[in-house]
Amino acid sequence: MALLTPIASLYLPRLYSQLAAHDATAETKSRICLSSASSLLQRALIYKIGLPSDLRKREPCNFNFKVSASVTTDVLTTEVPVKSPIVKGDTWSIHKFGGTCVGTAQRIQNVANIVMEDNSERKLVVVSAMSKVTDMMYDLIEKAQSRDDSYESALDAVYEKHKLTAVNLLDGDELASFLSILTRDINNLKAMLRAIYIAGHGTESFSAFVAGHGELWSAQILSAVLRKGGIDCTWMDTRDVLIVTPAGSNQVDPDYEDSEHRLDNWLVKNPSKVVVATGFIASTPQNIPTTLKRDGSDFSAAIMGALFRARQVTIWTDVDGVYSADPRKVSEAVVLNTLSYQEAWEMSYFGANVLHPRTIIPVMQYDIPIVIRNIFNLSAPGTKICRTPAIEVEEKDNLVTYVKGFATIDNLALVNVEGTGMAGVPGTASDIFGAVKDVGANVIMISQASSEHSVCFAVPEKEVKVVAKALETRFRQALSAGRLSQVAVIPNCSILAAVGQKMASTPGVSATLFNALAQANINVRAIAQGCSEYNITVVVKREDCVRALRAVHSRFYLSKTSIAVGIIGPGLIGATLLNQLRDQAAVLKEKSKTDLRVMGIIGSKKMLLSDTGIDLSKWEELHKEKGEKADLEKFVHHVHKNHFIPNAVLVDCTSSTDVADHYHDWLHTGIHVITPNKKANSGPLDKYLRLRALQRQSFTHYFYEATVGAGLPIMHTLRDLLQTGDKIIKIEGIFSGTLSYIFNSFVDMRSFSDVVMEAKAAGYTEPDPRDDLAGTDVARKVIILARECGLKLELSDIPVQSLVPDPLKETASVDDFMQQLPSFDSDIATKRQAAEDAGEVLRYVGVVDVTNQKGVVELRRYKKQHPFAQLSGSDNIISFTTERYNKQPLIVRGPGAGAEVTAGGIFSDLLRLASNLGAPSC
Ligand SMILES: NC(=O)C1=CN([C@@H]2O[C@H](COP(=O)(O)OP(=O)(O)OC[C@H]3O[C@@H](n4cnc5c(N)ncnc54)[C@H](OP(=O)(O)O)[C@@H]3O)[C@@H](O)[C@H]2O)C=CC1
Ligand SMILES: N[C@@H](CC=O)C(=O)O
Ligand code: NA
Repeated sequence: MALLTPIASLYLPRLYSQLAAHDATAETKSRICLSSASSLLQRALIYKIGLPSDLRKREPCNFNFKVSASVTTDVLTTEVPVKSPIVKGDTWSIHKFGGTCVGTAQRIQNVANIVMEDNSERKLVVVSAMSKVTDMMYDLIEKAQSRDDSYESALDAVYEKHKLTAVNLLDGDELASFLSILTRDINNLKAMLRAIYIAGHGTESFSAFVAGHGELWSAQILSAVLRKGGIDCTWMDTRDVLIVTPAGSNQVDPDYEDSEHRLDNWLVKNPSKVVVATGFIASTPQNIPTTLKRDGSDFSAAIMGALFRARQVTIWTDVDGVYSADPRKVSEAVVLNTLSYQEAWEMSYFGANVLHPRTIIPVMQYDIPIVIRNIFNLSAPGTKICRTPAIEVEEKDNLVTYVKGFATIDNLALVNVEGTGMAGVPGTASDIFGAVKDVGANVIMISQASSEHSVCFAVPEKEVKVVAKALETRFRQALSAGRLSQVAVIPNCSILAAVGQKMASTPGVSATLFNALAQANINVRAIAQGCSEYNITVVVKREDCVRALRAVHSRFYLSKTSIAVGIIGPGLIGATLLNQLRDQAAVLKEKSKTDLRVMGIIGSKKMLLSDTGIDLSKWEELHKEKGEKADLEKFVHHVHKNHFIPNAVLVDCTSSTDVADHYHDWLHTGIHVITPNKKANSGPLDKYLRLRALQRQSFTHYFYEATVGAGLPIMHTLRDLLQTGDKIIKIEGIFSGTLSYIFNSFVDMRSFSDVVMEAKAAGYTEPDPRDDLAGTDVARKVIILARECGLKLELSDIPVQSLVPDPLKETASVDDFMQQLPSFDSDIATKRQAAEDAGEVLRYVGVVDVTNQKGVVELRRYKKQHPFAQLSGSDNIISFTTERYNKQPLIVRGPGAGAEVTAGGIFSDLLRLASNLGAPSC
């Protein structure tokens, strides 16, 4: 029998029965041939010697072979009849209902309805004990063993619970019959527990016998309810059928051959089309009651599925199916439609709410699908676990097809054994893991660089101390001789595993995974990829684990590219941005799978925080009415850490230097920064250089398109020129929307102060319009562009011609300034008139002279035909003279100030960030 495969062995009992039915003898059996059996099956039969005597009896058990069997013996030359009243095969559908599904009378009725609605020809329903009953039963044994006589009242409670349930569901003979069985069982249990109480000890099989009563009662109640509903139904005590042998630590192995034989006999005697079977319990080959241990009822259902060659096994539970990640950690995790058997057991290993791997093995060998469904949400189709679902042709290029889900294990530590004396020394790994084994620690993953200088592995945190000690002892000599440099422990680690069909062998999957981790600024401590192709495992810091999970989950499109957005400064530009986000959010989600979620808004006095995202349709009133006292540190922490989105961006819409001073720290902690605020890039050169260096070396993004030309693509254009290798010679233009507007409108009889007022009202000016008139704003833009070109200039290096009249330079407030400005109208009017008289216009320009490494900001006169004289409104015009654009400069022109265009520029930076973080291009 050693050569029997599980598949072959499953066929044998049927053959024996057939032979028995025809009185075959041991000698004749050696001449058996099966006309269409597989070679495996034939081999199995040839090696089987003799007929077990108990099978020799004539029994009316003719079976329907999956392969049609023809037997030739001395006594039998005709085809074995294969008609049978009991059919096994795909007419059977198996359902399994756990304890919560049958927890109350109402739920048992609900289960009965579900069973009745399944229109399969034959059904086997595996049930657990009513919820909490198994615990109550084990508690009875505990109490009796410790001579606590309250076991009696606890047993009464068990009786009452089942009696009450039965009374609620049954009546007449069914009720009377169940109650008499229940009373008999309870009396037997009382006697048995009394014996345990006296002895102060109960054996394991005693415990199994007592504990299994919950299933016996729930199966009998449910089958009676089904009969009451007019269904032809019997119940099965699976201890009569299911035979298992102990297989080490808290596990059992089913004996398929014996179980199948017993099942066949059972079915002959119980020909009902619906059978309710007890989950969890079984017998040993010696017919002693036992249990299937952890997840026992799921296992029962899977074994039954295999024994019946069922069409499908449905496991009813209280979740919609298997999720792509733990929904408590990734709120946007999705229920997976399908999983292969291998994917399911990889996921379950990593603690996902999937079946235990051993539940999958029995059904896997017959390709029987398992469907996980939610009993409380019948509209959810659930997750089907089956043979590798075929990859749709059009989906082949989509990496999501290869990655199904992500799971994590916390509370781990890494152990790193390192030293030059390890390379090329056979037995080092064996010594290391021998030491680990000796202290009974469980190694969860292993990684060794091919240079052989270090071996690193993960163990549960609680075991790491003893592991490290054992290694230090084992390698004491190597450590003191310097052949090993260290046994290092890296505590507080977590494992993140990506699971999916053939992902490891598909180009691009691991790149995408690691890219997503890098984008979220997560450091990977160790990596392992099994050859199974189903799993890539990384070790990260525990505090990063949930963020890592969210980052990879969102990167693989299982959910949207989500970014937590914090808006600092809901003034003119910030408010306009918020309104644009409000209007565009749905389109972005739909079209580019991008979810820009505003988690906080902070002004100088108040802030509004949300854990799920602020309702932008009423952000203003919420900020005003529900806002708390502004606290920038708390705000930043909230946006970055305090929720379920992996990436965070702060959008600084202030003009504050204090706020800009934080950018370095924010980038350093992995927070992206987007801003129209010019202070950081035009502030002290050393700070600026530090900031840009950090930006370049980290995966954290810093975008500031709106700092020059508002929404016009100035920074973008300049960066493209530089990155493609062009050399900038000069950038010059009208960089101030305010001053452009002023000089475009300062015509005829209009006064200078009036047009300044208009520019302010139109939202073109800086919060303080003196920044525009003094040329500071333009000088900042010149500096920003100059530094982008590599010039190391300070703001003070730029000569600036100010338009603020000297006496007003020290004016305290913006209002005072605006009030006093009209008294100086005549000075500038005189300059304008002089230009006019020469057929020229006044234009306020900035120049970055890259060749000569300098910049200037001044009021110049241009001929009326000059392009700078053709502008209108708040137009900016910027001309790039480069090596490539030499004869004709590259010109960007358009409105360069104003709320909508500026907010639009910031918004486009946000989308650029999203696409850098993995959002698809549209
Ligand atoms: N207007 C335009 O066309 C363009 C503007 N920009 C830039 O956009 C930025 C915003 O301009 P704008 O909207 O007009 O300015 P506003 O004065 O209208 O708004 C500034 C906002 O910042 C808030 N704020 C100021 N200091 C702080 C602080 N320390 N912490 C938190 N919030 C603070 C203010 O809050 P509170 O009201 O509570 O004080 C206010 O909400 C500026 O940097 C400007 O240079 C760039 C390109 C074009
Ligand atoms: N005040 C600025 C706004 C943009 O930076 C301008 O007028 O250009
Ligand atoms: Na711009």
